[in-house]
Amino acid sequence: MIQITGLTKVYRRGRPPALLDLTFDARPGMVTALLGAEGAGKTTALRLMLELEQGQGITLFDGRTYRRLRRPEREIGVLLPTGRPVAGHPGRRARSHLRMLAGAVGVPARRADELLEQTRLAGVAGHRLRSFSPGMHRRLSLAAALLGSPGTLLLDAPTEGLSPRNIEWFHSFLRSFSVSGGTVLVTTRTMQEASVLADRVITLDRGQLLADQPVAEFRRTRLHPEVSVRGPQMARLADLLLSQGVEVRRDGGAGIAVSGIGRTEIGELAYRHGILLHELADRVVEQPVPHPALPAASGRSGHVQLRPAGQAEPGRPAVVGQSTPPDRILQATAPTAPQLFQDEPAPVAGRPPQAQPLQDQPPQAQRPQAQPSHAEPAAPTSLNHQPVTGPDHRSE
Ligand SMILES: Nc1ncnc2c1ncn2[C@@H]1O[C@H](COP(=O)(O)OP(=O)(O)OP(=O)(O)O)[C@@H](O)[C@H]1O
Repeated sequence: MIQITGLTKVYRRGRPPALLDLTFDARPGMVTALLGAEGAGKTTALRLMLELEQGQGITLFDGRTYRRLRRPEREIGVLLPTGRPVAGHPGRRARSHLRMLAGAVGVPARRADELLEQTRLAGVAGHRLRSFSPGMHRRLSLAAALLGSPGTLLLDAPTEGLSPRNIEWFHSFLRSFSVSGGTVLVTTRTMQEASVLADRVITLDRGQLLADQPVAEFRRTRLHPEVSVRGPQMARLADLLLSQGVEVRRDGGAGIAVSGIGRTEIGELAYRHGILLHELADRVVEQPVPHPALPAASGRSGHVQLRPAGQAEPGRPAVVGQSTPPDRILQATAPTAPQLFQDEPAPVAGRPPQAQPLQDQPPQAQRPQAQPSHAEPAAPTSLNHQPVTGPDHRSE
């Protein structure tokens, strides 16, 4: 059991705290997800728990602070970002890397071999780390965290950037670890991962606890961190994001809402492609519900969610309280970006573009008509708040 009380961290005086009074529990037999957008404070929370960072508040692991644990590596397995994709020295072979760490933890070398089996790395145990894929590195890091047979796992974004196959493997591993009585605390940026992986979801927004919910309740309310982006060239940006497998939905006339990627990455992508941004901001919203009329897709999953008519609130996504299982959310095939987004023409000097009223989504899914290139400044389509998921190009 991990009891987290009042964690607070201010990195720079005069700046808002990275974490403010965070309190929650992570219980044995459960996967607890700490969900938040980029910069929400997830890593800071983990670092404070492990006393790698000075701050306020207290974390107890089965009643003791980290510092008071007799053999922390035997009690808590940790996976924190190292800033490098490689799990160890690139020239070292996986088996000798893990056996060396086994020696440091004080467990026999055969424990390293067992873990290579368990993490499906036995077949590449003699390979050098430089030949490993990101998924293999991540599994090797997990094997290292498990060397001391800890009862608790603290994992920071363990699946980020991995292939669907590796993500699935991690999820099933963590679920069986918790089912056998282990405590798992895992951070994630995506609501989708939180809903399929966790039993309990702690949602953080700009350093503060927004919600602490059992997963069933989380699925009903579906608090969802996303980045709101506005500017005159959102179609181009949406295309770029979709081509990288990022989830994008239209959000008002000149805006898109982006999930599963941080502000910084979006800003850098826009900068690299010369795309002008007027706004780039984190926020947490409740997810619109999928439209019941949408057909199930054949082939790879997309992500289309339509807000029922009449639930619009101009300028922000609909707030819904309807429960929809996450597997339903992933059933429809998404239209492609050019169908959904069209950049505003450049403003004519001395004649600013007219603000257009927002329109509600009609109850039936309708494909938008392609607009001719000579069209007048685009009238808002009926596709406000329509999310799209593009193909997953992330490699293992
Ligand atoms: N060493 C540091 N010095 C100053 N500010 C920091 C430092 N580390 C983090 N921050 C700031 O604290 C806030 C929380 O950062 P943190 O890394 O904990 O967020 P996060 O939720 O883990 O984000 P991500 O999903 O990108 O990893 C951010 O505003 C970040 O810029």
